[in-house]
Amino acid sequence: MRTVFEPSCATAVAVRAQELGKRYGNQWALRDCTFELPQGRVAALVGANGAGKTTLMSVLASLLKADEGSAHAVGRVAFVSQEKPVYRNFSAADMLRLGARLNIVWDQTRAVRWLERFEIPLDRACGKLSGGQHAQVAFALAIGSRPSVLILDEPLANLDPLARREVSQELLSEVAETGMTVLLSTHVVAELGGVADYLLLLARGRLLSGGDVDDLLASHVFITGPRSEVLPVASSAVLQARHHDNQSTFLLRLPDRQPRPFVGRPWSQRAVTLEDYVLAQLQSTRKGDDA
Ligand SMILES: Nc1ncnc2c1ncn2[C@@H]1O[C@H](COP(=O)(O)OP(=O)(O)OP(=O)(O)O)[C@@H](O)[C@H]1O
Repeated sequence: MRTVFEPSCATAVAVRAQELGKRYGNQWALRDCTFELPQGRVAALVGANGAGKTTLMSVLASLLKADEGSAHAVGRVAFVSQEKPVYRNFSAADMLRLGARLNIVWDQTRAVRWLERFEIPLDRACGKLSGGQHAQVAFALAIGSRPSVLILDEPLANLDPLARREVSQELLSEVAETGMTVLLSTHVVAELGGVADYLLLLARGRLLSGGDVDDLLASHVFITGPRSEVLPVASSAVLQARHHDNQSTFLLRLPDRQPRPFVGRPWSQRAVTLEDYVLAQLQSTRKGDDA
């Protein structure tokens, strides 16, 4: 666990990045990354392979030094990397004892509760646990350290579908009970609905989109109708246009605070899910669009 930054004043911002940049050699992995993550939120960090997610989280956790800009996280920060590091010869109970020794603040009850919740044997060497069980030990250690900001690099990888849902639910409970802020990277976008309430979307090292999930979804709409290159409504920004056989579907970004446009038959509209939104954004960068 590392403290990235001491709070300079009482604020509702848990993590602040200002024009953050990080390069490996002469290749920028992260560039011009500016955002504020409010306290008590579960933020999803998404992006294609190589987009810079691990780099961003490592900089926020002070494991990497930024080459440009600044990063501030309020209070204690815990980071669980993709590798979910634990000592192979230590049992889960040994790992918790280590956590108690290494952390200034330690909540043994909370750490044990996490392991019991996921039925992780306390006395078995971590090297003899499955990949998913091993990950749970790393999560328990992080939770036990009572972080203000918990950063998880692909926490759902290695977990079976039920465990993914349960880990997400447990994280939400921890957030509700402790007020901590969670930043998690994931490729399992379909399972973010109802979990993440804040989004940071990275593309090629740059922040493509970010903000409150409800606001993002409320400002987008799908419109479907007979195949057409022409929109049935005026002047909305098209994030995505798909044409199949006799049907066209447009994903529109609505102007700030504007209600959904009226579309008459045979056109219809439907709400956008977080997965729809993320996939459309990722696809737009793949095509080289700037939408
Ligand atoms: N140690 C390193 N040395 C050189 N280049 C690196 C290093 N680590 C990452 N990179 C490069 O930086 C870019 C961002 O990598 P990063 O691991 O942050 O992406 P990511 O979004 O976490 O990817 P993934 O989803 O595949 O885990 C990539 O182009 C990667 O090749």
